[in-house]
Parts: sequence; structure tokens; C-alpha cells
Amino acid sequence: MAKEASNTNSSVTTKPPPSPSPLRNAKFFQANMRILVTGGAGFIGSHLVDRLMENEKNEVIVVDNYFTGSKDNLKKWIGHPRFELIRHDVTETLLVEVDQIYHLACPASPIFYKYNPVKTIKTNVIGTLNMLGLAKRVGARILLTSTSEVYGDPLMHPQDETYWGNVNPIGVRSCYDEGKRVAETLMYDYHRQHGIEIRIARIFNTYGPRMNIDDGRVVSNFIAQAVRGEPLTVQAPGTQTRSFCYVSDMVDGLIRLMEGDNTGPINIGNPGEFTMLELAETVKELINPDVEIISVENTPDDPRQRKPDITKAKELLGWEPKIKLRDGLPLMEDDFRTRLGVTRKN
Ligand SMILES: NC(=O)c1ccc[n+]([C@@H]2O[C@H](COP(=O)([O-])OP(=O)(O)OC[C@H]3O[C@@H](n4cnc5c(N)ncnc54)[C@H](O)[C@@H]3O)[C@@H](O)[C@H]2O)c1
Ligand SMILES: O=c1ccn([C@@H]2O[C@H](COP(=O)(O)OP(=O)(O)O[C@H]3OC[C@@H](O)[C@H](O)[C@H]3O)[C@@H](O)[C@H]2O)c(=O)[nH]1
Repeated sequence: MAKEASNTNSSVTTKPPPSPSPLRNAKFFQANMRILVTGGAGFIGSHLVDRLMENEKNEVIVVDNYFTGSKDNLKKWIGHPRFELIRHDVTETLLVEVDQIYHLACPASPIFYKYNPVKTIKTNVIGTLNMLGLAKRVGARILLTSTSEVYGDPLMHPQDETYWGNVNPIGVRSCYDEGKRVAETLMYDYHRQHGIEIRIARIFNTYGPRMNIDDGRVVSNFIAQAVRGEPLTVQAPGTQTRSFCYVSDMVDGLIRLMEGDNTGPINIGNPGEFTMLELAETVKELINPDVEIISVENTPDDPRQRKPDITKAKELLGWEPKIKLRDGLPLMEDDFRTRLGVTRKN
């Protein structure tokens, strides 16, 4: 069992972690590392699965209820002897024997997480409890994909992990923001009370191929609009900022966090910060200079600024993003053009 040399509150750990399966130490049977990815049919999850499957020592089990994910994202692995796909909702208990759990299951786009807010809370709270219960039973290490939304509409800029956030507890985004905050609390309580090995990633806005075309998040919206020749819808005022991380960088950060000795929470994101108007102008310039940029109404509680301080990720994980927005957008454009069936004009 790896030593728990965590960087934050884990010095208060009271119990040793549960033992993993005896097969780990078996003399004649070299078991593969068996890894569960919840939400593995989604955008980040499917890219993570691709990377994990590259290692021949890994067996990967995906559970997903296909609310926002799709089997299509995993089609190259279906039928592979080291891969299993299970239709399962994490709000129900799950019994599988695994060594690591990447717990991603949760709708991530605001229009989807607000669609059924009670279900979003259940997914974050009951779903995380179930995965922690599983980790406890089988002695697995568990990583939670938390979010920059735990900082709410931040009063500290850029945000580092010591900031406790500015979150509306009763707003339309609370099902997600507060749900993830409780999920983080549960992770730490299982760690302190039961010795579970935990990892918490606070993910900032991530983009890349395989995002749902109608996902509703800003990068996928703008790219789909530019490819279709429709106006780019900047939600007012357009001066709000976000920092966008390309998905391959994100997956690299998640794996480093899982494999390392630090519990987190650790921000994983790209500190390059843009207003939504700047993003629209960049997409227009790179993808379709003929499209209009229009201002549309915003939704309540939209955070006004967001940028990760990634000092901790650099120091503790040796990680920093490599792909700049201007290089990542065209990679995503290719994927969207293929799926939308719209070729480039010469
Ligand atoms: N993409 C981002 O910018 C971002 C930012 C911060 C945090 N995150 C977190 O990363 C994770 C993945 O995000 P994503 O962008 O890939 O989103 P996504 O919506 O593409 O993927 C989420 C996956 O979880 C599945 N799912 C949802 N509820 C489930 C349930 N109850 N049981 C089983 N499966 C369920 C969905 O069907 C989908 O496949 C989420 O936990 C999200 O909160 C993402
Ligand atoms: O068409 C659009 C969509 C969105 N926007 C704006 O773009 C910004 C980003 O919005 P998105 O919906 O992409 O995402 P948000 O930053 O609000 O939430 C995101 O951040 C953290 C993650 O946990 C969430 O999963 C993710 O969706 C917002 O200011 C929004 O008002 C537009 O200007 N136009």
C-alpha cells in the first residue's frame, strides 16, 4: 500500500487504510490493476479510459447511466478483453472488485445538471457515498472529480485551494456546487474515519473532442455555431472570464494525481484566462470569420471570473498544461465537423 504523504489535512488520519485484495501480493498470479471509471462514457471519462487502456497492465470497468454520456465514446473498447461496460446508476450500490476508482459520474454542463437538480444532488451525495463504501469494502484508492464551482462566484482571484469559496446555497446552480462540496466532505470524512486513500481534483473548464454537440457549454456551443454558420451566443455581459484546459492535459493531471501521494484537493486547469467575448472572437477568427457575435441573456449566479492557481499541481504533481487554447480549438473543430458533416470551405 502506498504511503499516504498528503499535503493538506490528512495528517489527522486516524486509521490505516483497509488492505487491498490478497491477489495484489500473490506470488504466482500477477493480477492486472483493475480500475473503475464512473461516468466513463462521458466526455472526460472516455478520454481517461483511452489513456488507461493504453497500459496493458490495466483492466478498466466503466459504469455509466448514459444521461449525458454515450456508448459511442467507448466503441473502440467494447469487446476488448481488458474492458467492461456496465449500465449502472451510481445512486445504487455497486459490488465490483477493483484497485482504483476514478469517480466522475455526474452531469457537468449547467443545462444538464440544472435539468433535474434533485437527481444531481443524489448523484453527488449518494453516488459518492456508494463509491466510498465500495472503496472501503475492497481497499481501493478513490479519486473524485470535483470542480472549480466549489469556489462559486469567487472573491479571490486567481483561486487557490485554500479559498473556501463564495457559493449560493439555495440557487439554481447549488445542486451541483453544493453537491460537489458535500462530495469533497464525504471524501475527507471517509479518509479520516476509515483510512480510505482519497484524491480530490478540482477541475476547471475543460474542452475537446467528443463533447456533446448540444452540450450547452460555451466552447462546444461556439464551435458548433461557427461550423454551422450560426451567430455565436455570448451570454451577457461577455466580460465574465473562464480558463480552458484541453482534455489530454486534464487526463494527464488526473492520472498523476491518482498515482501520486497527495490527497488534494488540487486545482487542475489551464491558467490562460479569457473573457467570453474574447473566446467568441478567437473562435470566429480561427473557424468562421463570417459569423456574427450576438449578446444573449445570461442565467442566474453565473460566476464572473475564474482562473486556477496551479502552483500546487506544478509542485506536487509536476504537472502543467501544454496545449494553448489557439492550438486546442482547431483539434476540436475537426471532430465537430466530422460529426456535423460540414467540411471546411477552401
Ligand atoms: N468538463 C469540465 O469542464 C468539468 C469541470 C469541472 C468538473 N468536471 C467534472 O468531471 C466529471 C466529468 O465531466 P464531463 O465534462 O466529462 O461530463 P459528462 O456529462 O460528459 O460526463 C459525465 C458522465 O457521467 C454519467 N452520469 C451522470 N450521472 C450519472 C449517474 N447517476 N450514474 C452513472 N453515471 C452518471 C453521464 O452519463 C456521463 O457519461 C464530472 O464529475 C464533472 O463534474 C468537469
Ligand atoms: O452559449 C454560451 C454558453 C455559455 N456562455 C458563458 O460561458 C461561460 C461558461 O459557461 P459554461 O456553461 O461553459 O460553463 P461554466 O463555467 O458555467 O460551468 C463549468 O465550470 C465548471 C464545471 O464544473 C462545470 O462542469 C462546467 O460546466 C459562462 O459565463 C456562460 O455565461 C456563453 O457566453 N454562451
